[in-house]
Amino acid sequence: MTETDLQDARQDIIRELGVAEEFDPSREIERRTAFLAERLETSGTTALVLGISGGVDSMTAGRLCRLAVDRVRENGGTAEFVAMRLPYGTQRDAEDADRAVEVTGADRCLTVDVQPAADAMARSLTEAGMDFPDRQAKDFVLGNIKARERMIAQYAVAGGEGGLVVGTDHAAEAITGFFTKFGDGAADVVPLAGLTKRRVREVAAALGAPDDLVHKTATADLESLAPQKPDEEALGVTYAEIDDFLEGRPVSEDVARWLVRRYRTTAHKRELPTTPWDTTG
Ligand SMILES: Nc1ncnc2c1ncn2[C@@H]1O[C@H](COP(=O)(O)OP(=O)(O)OC[C@H]2O[C@@H]([n+]3cccc(C(=O)O)c3)[C@H](O)[C@@H]2O)[C@@H](O)[C@H]1O
Ligand SMILES: Nc1ncnc2c1ncn2[C@@H]1O[C@H](COP(=O)(O)OP(=O)(O)OP(=O)(O)O)[C@@H](O)[C@H]1O
Ligand SMILES: [Mg+2]
Repeated sequence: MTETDLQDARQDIIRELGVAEEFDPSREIERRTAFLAERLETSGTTALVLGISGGVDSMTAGRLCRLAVDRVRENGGTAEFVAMRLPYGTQRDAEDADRAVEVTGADRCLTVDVQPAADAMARSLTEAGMDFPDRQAKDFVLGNIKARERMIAQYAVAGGEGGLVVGTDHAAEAITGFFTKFGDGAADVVPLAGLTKRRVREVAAALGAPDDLVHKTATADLESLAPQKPDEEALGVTYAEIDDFLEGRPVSEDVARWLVRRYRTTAHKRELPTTPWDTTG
């Protein structure tokens, strides 16, 4: 890839992921609250369902859910914000998750332990003869099962209550495909779309979230063999580098090339399943 191709690819990614040049937290809060309220009012649904992990993304999305539900009610409509705590057994940062639920101001919080279902699936796979190369590989796959069990729990509540599942994907995760396909990647509305990680944190701060949760180290926390592993360690790049790339700031050529490659290899995670009518370009 020539230097010009790299620059063109970067501009395409910024546009495709909807990363704005200008950023004003108050404007983003208003725009994203209006989006959620509008989706509730026009879809005939009456609840927003969101998993709260104790991380900054779900806390921020949760505050926006609260504001949107309040707006629908002010407009004379019916709506509720249902938070879900979805630990796998005992969650190490359970206290943060409880605080995050408080911060969001959810109307209700349902706690569902995903461990029994996730472990039962892993056991059934082994009994069926599914062979993993080593315990690390098995643990990684179990991590994605955990994320998909969370998806099942949230869709069960949305289905039972006539609600929409809220996803927390944003540009700094979308670019690397750092989410479980049809796990946390599955949602009906994605209010943080287009934001970089530092912008998510700025929105959280503007929404009045406590400092330690605003700046908490991001973790998918899916691997039992490496609990609370920071995303940056798993990815090998920092969120500051990803954000700089997306916001058009100076970034090393190595990082830029890696991100463009990664964006391309994970395209399938941001698209609908391919059909016989799709061309491969
Ligand atoms: N080219 C292609 N075209 C169409 N489909 C393709 C494909 N390549 C793989 N696939 C499919 O995609 C699957 C792989 O995707 P997937 O199952 O998602 O698995 P994968 O991308 O390998 O793993 C998910 C990654 O996201 C991270 N994650 C997950 C959840 C939350 C967070 C977080 O930040 O909190 C991070 C997690 O730590 C892990 O590194 C393959 O098994 C295959 O079914
Ligand atoms: N233990 C959990 N309980 C409830 N929901 C969870 C849990 N773990 C993950 N989720 C859901 O999956 C989403 C994706 O996880 P992710 O780690 O990207 O976001 P986060 O934890 O909110 O923030 P951060 O990326 O900073 O850790 C979360 O925002 C949340 O909605
Ligand atoms: Mg997290």
